[in-house]
Amino acid sequence: MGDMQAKAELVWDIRAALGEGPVWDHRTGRLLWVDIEGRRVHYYDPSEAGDHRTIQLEQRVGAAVPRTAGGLVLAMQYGLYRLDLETEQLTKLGDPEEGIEGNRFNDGKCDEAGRFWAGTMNMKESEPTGSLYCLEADGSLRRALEGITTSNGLGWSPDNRTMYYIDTPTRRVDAFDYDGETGGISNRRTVISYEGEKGFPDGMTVDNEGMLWIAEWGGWQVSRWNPQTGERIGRIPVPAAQVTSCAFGGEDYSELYITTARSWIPDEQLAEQPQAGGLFRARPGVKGSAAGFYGG
Ligand SMILES: O=C(O)[C@H](O)[C@@H](O)[C@H](O)[C@H](O)CO
Ligand SMILES: [Zn+2]
Repeated sequence: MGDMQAKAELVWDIRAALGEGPVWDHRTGRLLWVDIEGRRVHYYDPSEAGDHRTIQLEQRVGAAVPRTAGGLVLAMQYGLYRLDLETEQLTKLGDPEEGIEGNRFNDGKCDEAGRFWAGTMNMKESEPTGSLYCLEADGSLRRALEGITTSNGLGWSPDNRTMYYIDTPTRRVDAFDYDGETGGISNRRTVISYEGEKGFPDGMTVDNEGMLWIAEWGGWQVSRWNPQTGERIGRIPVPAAQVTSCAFGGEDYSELYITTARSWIPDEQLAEQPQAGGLFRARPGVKGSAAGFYGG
């Protein structure tokens, strides 16, 4: 990173209620992301054509990931679904939390091997009734962690041997040893603490140098951290308080796309952040790499 501070510019003034889950789809050259409370899946087209697309759904959608075989997999309020992008038809894959009132799926991401990791949260964010699940490429689903309040950011080190994870109210980023063969996680430890920070850690991505980019809910920024030392080493200010997630995209993965939320901001405070809920983009001076797609 040079001395010049990267700036987040608004690329889509869409005023999402709760923008989240950006993932670069290199097959279409578009950014896939969701509006959880707006119950929408969005495709942002950065080309001159600006051929964006929005799919309206009937339930909250916490995360959307492309499938290698085409279409998407969605982690929604009432379970995991496949979405056919031509017909916009949903096919239910399962709901590990059938009968658990008040929970919904939140952030999710695929690993290199095509597993889809997605977690749940208590919509009041008051009880640790959530879990982190792993949907294997063969369609089997397992619970990997329980006792989670707000399952959020996920990421893997460039060597795929460490998985990073955020349960937002803990104000920590934890790491696990990651077994890429089996998807097994072990040896949980805390690598970053947000104690004393203004924002709460939300979504996250990992750059090619192994540093973490963390979106800060209530923090007006995305910040870059070294998970080896636990230190913050950079930041990109965002003109919206509730910064929810970020992902590298663009042809060479040199752009950082940033999602934000507009909900829960009192009207009189919206004047200070008229772009809240927008999709932003910055050039942080470091690159990321291709996201995993669901392999099943
Ligand atoms: O963006 C998300 O992942 C959640 O859905 C949000 O609700 C916030 O993270 C949460 O409110 C912060 O505590
Ligand atoms: Zn989130």
